[in-house]
Amino acid sequence: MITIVRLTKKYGTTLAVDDVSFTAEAGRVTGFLGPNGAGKSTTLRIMVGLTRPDTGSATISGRTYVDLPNPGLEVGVLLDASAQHAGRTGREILTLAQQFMGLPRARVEEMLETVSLTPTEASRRVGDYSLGMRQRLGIATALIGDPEVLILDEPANGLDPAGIRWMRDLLRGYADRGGTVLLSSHLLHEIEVIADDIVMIGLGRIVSMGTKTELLHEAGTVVRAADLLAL
Ligand SMILES: Nc1ncnc2c1ncn2[C@@H]1O[C@H](COP(=O)(O)OP(=O)(O)OP(=O)(O)O)[C@@H](O)[C@H]1O
Repeated sequence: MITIVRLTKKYGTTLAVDDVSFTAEAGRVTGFLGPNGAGKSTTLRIMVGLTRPDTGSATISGRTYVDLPNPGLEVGVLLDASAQHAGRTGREILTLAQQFMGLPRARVEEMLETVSLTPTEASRRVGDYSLGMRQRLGIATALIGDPEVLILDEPANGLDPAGIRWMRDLLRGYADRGGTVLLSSHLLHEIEVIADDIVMIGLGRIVSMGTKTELLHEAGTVVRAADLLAL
């Protein structure tokens, strides 16, 4: 479970995150939806200790990310698939994660299989990967420690339609087995098809949130909020 309480972050005069509170529950996919510049990435970066909030707190299963002794075993994170080391091969990147987390070596090949990267692809430098292949590798790195929580920023970016379906099934299965999934996107359709709960953000503020069913039944709340956010 992820708990965000009254989070605020200002950059100069820009209020990137403005008094944001919500939870992402275990066993559910929570969609974090908002247009470019809404404050999604800043909120996710605060959750994983990369950005310090001005006020408020973000905890994962009751603890802040920096207090987790072996974070990869508790939370899988994919923020920017293109930020992976371009000079290393996919297998090397996964092997580093496996060693860092103290996992069995077999996890590397298991993960490559899970994300359908072939042995030949796994031996190529990440700099030569397509964006879709980087996303698959990023998802493999996020999943390798078998964490209970997944935080993913626009993971469908660069995936082809078959890849998008694959990812939806993967995240659905993960949540159905009790995992917490927080999925950020600026695409209403992407979130609508997979999320159980939706948190909508615009200009740093929560615009609407609830279960997908509730929001859809509330006389088109999602549609109205989406109009408001120009999604
Ligand atoms: N390091 C930074 N320095 C200054 N301003 C920043 C910084 N990071 C984010 N911002 C600003 O904060 C606001 C929120 O940005 P953020 O990246 O969190 O939005 P987002 O919803 O993730 O957008 P996108 O969908 O484009 O990734 C924007 O106005 C952005 O310009």
